Amino acid sequence: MDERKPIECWLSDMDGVLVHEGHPVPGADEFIRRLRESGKRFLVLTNNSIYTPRDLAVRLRAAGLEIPPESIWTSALATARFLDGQRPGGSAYVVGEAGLTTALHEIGYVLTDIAPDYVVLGETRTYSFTQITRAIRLIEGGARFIATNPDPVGPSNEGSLPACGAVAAMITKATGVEPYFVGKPNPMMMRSALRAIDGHSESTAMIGDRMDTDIVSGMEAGLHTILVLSGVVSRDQVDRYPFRPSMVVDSVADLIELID
Ligand SMILES: O=C(CO)COP(=O)(O)O
Ligand SMILES: [Mg+2]
Repeated sequence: MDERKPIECWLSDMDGVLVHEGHPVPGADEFIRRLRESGKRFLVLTNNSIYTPRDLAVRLRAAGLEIPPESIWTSALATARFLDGQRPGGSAYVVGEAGLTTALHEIGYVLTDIAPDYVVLGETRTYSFTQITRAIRLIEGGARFIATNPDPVGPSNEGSLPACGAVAAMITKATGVEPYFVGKPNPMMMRSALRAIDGHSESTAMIGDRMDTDIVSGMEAGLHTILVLSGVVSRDQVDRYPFRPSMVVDSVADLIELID
């Protein structure tokens, strides 16, 4: 860790850092327990837009991680906040799960396939050809294309899972229209996270498993950045990137003694 101020606030990615599709990363439970005992402010900052924070908190508790819903910020919430600012009371055709549809309903959006202002693509594990076809036709008809996150794959114990970025690429190939991604590494996601924990860049750490979302967005926000090798990036891949994290560790278990 470089010699800047000690870490007062922690931002942690979820998939690949704390869990793999609901299975806990070894040591993640102890890390979260010590973080909560320390009283330091922290936030789980996930590009996973499948679940609401409340549902995610229950899933994380089942994996042995006690994280309250108010300590979880998802790309679905960031997308809803963005659209609420851009076009209050708008309408969207959504390809995604409850995490995204709930967030959009909560800002008063109408979810429809009749001349929506936006097509919003999120994470799901049940992509439907019919829904993707409808999305393509609505974008061809003029609907604006928004996607919650650019991740091409997500980690799981069985291997890679196609993610929002991969499906967005298919829709882009079919329509020639690129989506606007709201999740990491969009600076809006990091800014809203720092605001939520009243964090300052020189004393906040961002822990992640992806160089192209977690680490780059933390680095560009001036944070300490810690890459864990328990997710999608392996040690020999790190040097291929034109930027480096502040630290590289095997997993979040190696960070426990840094908390206090
Ligand atoms: O869900 C994701 C891609 O499928 C990524 O989630 P994280 O941002 O928590 O790693
Ligand atoms: Mg991750």
